[in-house]
Amino acid sequence: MTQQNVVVCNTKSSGDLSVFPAASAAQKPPVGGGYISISRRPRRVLKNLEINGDNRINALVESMRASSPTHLKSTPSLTEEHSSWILRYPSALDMFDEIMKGSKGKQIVMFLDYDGTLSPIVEDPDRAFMSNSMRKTVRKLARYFPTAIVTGRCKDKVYNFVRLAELYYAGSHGMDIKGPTRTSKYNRDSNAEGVLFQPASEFLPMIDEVYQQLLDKTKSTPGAKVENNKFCVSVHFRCVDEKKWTELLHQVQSVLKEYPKLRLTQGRKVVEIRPTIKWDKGKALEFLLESLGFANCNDVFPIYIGDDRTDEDAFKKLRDRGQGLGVLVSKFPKDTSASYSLQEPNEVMEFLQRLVEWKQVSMRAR
Ligand SMILES: O=P(O)(O)OC[C@H]1O[C@H](O[C@H]2O[C@H](CO)[C@@H](O)[C@H](O)[C@H]2O)[C@H](O)[C@@H](O)[C@@H]1O
Repeated sequence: MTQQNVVVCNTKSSGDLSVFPAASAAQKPPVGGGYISISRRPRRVLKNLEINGDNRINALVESMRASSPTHLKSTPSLTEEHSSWILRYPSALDMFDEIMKGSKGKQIVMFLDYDGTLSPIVEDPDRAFMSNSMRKTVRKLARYFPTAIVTGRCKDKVYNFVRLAELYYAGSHGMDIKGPTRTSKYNRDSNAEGVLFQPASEFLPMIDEVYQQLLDKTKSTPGAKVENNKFCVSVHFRCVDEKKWTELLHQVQSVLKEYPKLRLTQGRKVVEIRPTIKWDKGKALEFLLESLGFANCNDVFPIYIGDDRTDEDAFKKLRDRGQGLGVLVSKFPKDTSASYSLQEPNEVMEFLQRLVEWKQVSMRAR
C-alpha cells in the first residue's frame, strides 16, 4: 500500500464490462474502467477497433500515470478531497462497534484479498511476503470465522505466501477455488475439502501459450515482468520507465489481438489477461457462500476486504445482495462500491485482531 497512490477513478468494476462483447466494449470509455477488449474481426471493423485500441491504450497509460505518486503530489485539493471521501467511506476501525452491531445474530464470513491487503505492495511480485504477525492474526481469525483468500494470483503461489491450510482459496480472480485441507470448525461437517471449482479450465492451454508469447514480446522492455497466474497472466509495469508504458501496452496488444477469447483488466501498475468468461471475484464470493451453506440465508454477514479494482466486483456483489459490507484498503480517495475504508495492511491486521477479540468476548459472555 505504501508505494501505490490512488486518485479518484472510474467506478466501473472489471465485472461490469466483462459481460459486453468486444463491439460494445469498444464504445465504452476505458479510463480506469477495468479493461480493454481486443477482438479478431473482419478487416473493416478490425481497422476501427485498432484505432479504438490505440485510444484505449492512451487512456490506460493516462489512467496509470494519474495514479502514480509523483502526479498526486501536485494535486492541491488532495487533503480536502480526502476529508470528504473519508466521510463517505469511514474507517472500519473507527466504525468497528457499529459494524459489529450490524452483524448481530449473523454468521460473519471473511473474504480477504492478498496483495495490498494482507501484504504491502512491493516492487518484486515474487517477494510480496506476508508478515508472521499477519499470518498469526489470519490463523486466529479462521478459528472463529470461515475465511477465504480471494486473489488475482495463482492459487498455489498465494498458498505459499499464506501457508494456512484451514482457509478457502480462490486464485486467478476466483477461477481456481479450493476448500480447506485442514479440518476446522467450519468444514468438519461439510464437504469443504471437496470444494474445487475451475470454471475456466478449458483456457489453460491458451493462457500458457499467451504467457510464452508475452514473455518473448516484452523482453525488449526493461523492467517488464510477466507472471503466469494459471488461468490469467499479469504484465507488470511497476519497474518500467513511464516513457515505455505505451510501448509495453502495444506489445501486449500485439499478442492479444490474436486471442478474441481473452480480455485485459487493469490493476495496480499491472494489466491482467484473462478469459472472457462471466466470472470474477464477486461470483467467487457468491460461490463460496453457497459452498458454505449460505446460499439463500439472511443470517450471514460477509465482510470483504480488498484494495484493487478487481475487488470492486465483490464489493458490488455484497451491495446487490444487501448483505455484509466491503472495506476498501486505500490511503487515497478512490471511487468504490465498498462501505468503509482502511489505509494499509497494518490497519487490516488491527481490524482482524479486533474481530477476533470481539468474538472471544462475546463467546465468554454466553
Ligand atoms: O488480487 P490481488 O491479490 O490483489 O492480486 C492482484 C495482483 O497482485 C500482484 O501484483 C500487485 O502486487 C505486487 C507485489 O506487491 C506489485 O509488485 C504489483 O505492482 C501489484 O500489481 C500480483 O503480482 C499480480 O499477479 C496480481 O494480479
